[in-house]
Amino acid sequence: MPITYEHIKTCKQTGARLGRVHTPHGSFDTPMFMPVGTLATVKTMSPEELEEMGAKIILSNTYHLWLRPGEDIVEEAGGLHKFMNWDGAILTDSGGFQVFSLSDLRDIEEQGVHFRNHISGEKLFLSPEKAIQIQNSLGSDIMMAFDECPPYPASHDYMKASVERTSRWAERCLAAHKRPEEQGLFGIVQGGEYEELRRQSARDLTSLDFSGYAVGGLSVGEPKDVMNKVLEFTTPLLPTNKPRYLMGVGSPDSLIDGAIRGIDMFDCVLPTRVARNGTCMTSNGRLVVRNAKYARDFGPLDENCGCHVCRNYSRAYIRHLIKANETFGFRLTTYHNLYFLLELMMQVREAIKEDRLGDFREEFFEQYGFNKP
Ligand SMILES: CNc1nc2cc3c(=O)[nH]c(N)nc3c(CCO)c2[nH]1
Ligand SMILES: [Zn+2]
Repeated sequence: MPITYEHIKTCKQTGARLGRVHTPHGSFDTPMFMPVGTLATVKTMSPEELEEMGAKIILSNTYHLWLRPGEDIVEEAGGLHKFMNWDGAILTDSGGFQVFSLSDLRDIEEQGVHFRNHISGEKLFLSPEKAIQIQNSLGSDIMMAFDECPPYPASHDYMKASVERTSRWAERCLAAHKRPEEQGLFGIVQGGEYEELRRQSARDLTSLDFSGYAVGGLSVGEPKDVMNKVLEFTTPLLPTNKPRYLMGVGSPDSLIDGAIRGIDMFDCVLPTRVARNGTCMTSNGRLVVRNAKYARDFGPLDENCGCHVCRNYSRAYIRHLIKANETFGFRLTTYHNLYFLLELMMQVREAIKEDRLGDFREEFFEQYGFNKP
């Protein structure tokens, strides 16, 4: 089994669990956040910097790498780890979500999805078998099943038909997997906000031998209390001896609330995306460093942060770089935001160890300003 999960303990104050995931490219403690490296790079970061900040696993993308440079080139390079010089773990998403979020002319049918390449405009077709073949070529440690992430909101009828097709696609993914002893494959539970459809999806997928399970179909515009409700009735349906991954999440509050509801792995473009417009996550809340009020502020982005950015560069300097559209400014805000979330996950793990994640949530929300009306 290329991917195994070791449960260490469950927090006595919440449903959060401390664990460890073992992959062919290293192990990592959970709950854990995965920086997103869609095009085989976590934008503006070097692999050395990712390693230095404590990143253990990053996410990349079937759809994007198939279109550019092509999975054949990555395979010829010796796989994605070698191609991008990253020897930590890599999880690749399967492409379904990106087809729906990036391209037009989408036509979904039993065989797969017809769509237009968002770069060249040519018509393409992605199927469960093709999505698995691409990920086999990329050589990621964890592959994702090809699924449909329905839009929010979706009717019960649409969602039921979609869940049943995603379950049929999941079986086709397992059958198409060429190297199950080298690469793990996670199933993705769908069903929107409908409890009986989440149950149906989880029943279908946990009856198949996946290495881990993702909760999909969330962080697609639904209110946070809907996401939390869905997690409360979905994560208990997943096996306790395999990793649970909440896709596309997220913000600091959602990471904590997801961990409390039994999630082990998260990914989100938020920290890297907002960094590139000069928004930083700090222990005292969001800080938009491009604001004029920081022009003469020679303090660090976050006085409670130990990262090399906060130890060596001022808000005034970073503001100047961002305003001047200097790449180095984006590198500094990106490094700090990723470090902040990785550090937050470390604090969450410590709180689980000490059975006080509920207390930690209150303290963090108060200081970050999540409780402000
Ligand atoms: C930003 N929100 C988000 N929700 C997601 C939901 C899904 C989903 O349901 N399926 C798949 N395959 N990927 C998803 C992704 C991309 C990875 O972050 C999502 N991303
Ligand atoms: Zn910092």
